[in-house]
Amino acid sequence: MIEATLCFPRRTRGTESDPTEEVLLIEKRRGLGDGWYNGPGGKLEDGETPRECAVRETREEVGLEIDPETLEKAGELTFLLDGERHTFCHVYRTRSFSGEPTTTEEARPEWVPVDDVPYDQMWEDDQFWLPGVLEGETVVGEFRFEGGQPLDEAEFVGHDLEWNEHLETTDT
Ligand SMILES: CNc1ncnc2c1ncn2[C@@H]1O[C@H](COP(=O)(O)OP(=O)(O)OP(=O)(O)O)[C@@H](O)[C@H]1O
Repeated sequence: MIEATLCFPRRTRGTESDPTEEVLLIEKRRGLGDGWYNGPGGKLEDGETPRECAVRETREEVGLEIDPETLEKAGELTFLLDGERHTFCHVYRTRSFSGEPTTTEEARPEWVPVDDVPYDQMWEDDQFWLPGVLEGETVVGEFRFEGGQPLDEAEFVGHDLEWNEHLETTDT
């Protein structure tokens, strides 16, 4: 089973009387989910904690520097492919980062209003869990895909969600 992370940097733009909440998404330019929008993220390397992975992937994919301590755990997602655990994904959010998002070989970053997230250009499961995560909730979810590898060509067939369960925060 693959262990992976997703990280959603957040900021507030606009004026005090008319603020706009934004999230940094990436348009993935290669690999799994190529051409779709997602948060920065990727697979854990040997010896790495999920938190360290989220920081590294965000740096590698869009050039933003995040202090691991500021990452807030927002979700744990299990993706099943043909009944077997394919990927376990740790989801984080943060409002604390430095640098400007930059396009890399892997990803093109884009600040998007949270009310305008392009769910029709994302993994099909995202529409079920990401809105709640962007509203500050925590989610534990299981998502079932069928049809064999690769995962991004399989069919999304069902899901179960639990909101605001306690998530372990010590290391992950
Ligand atoms: C099934 N439904 C899904 N819904 C939302 N997000 C999903 C997902 N399935 C995988 N993800 C995320 O997609 C990224 C893969 O990225 P990543 O490991 O970089 O894959 P890729 O094949 O490009 O690998 P390398 O770049 O070679 O490491 C990684 O963040 C992972 O959490």
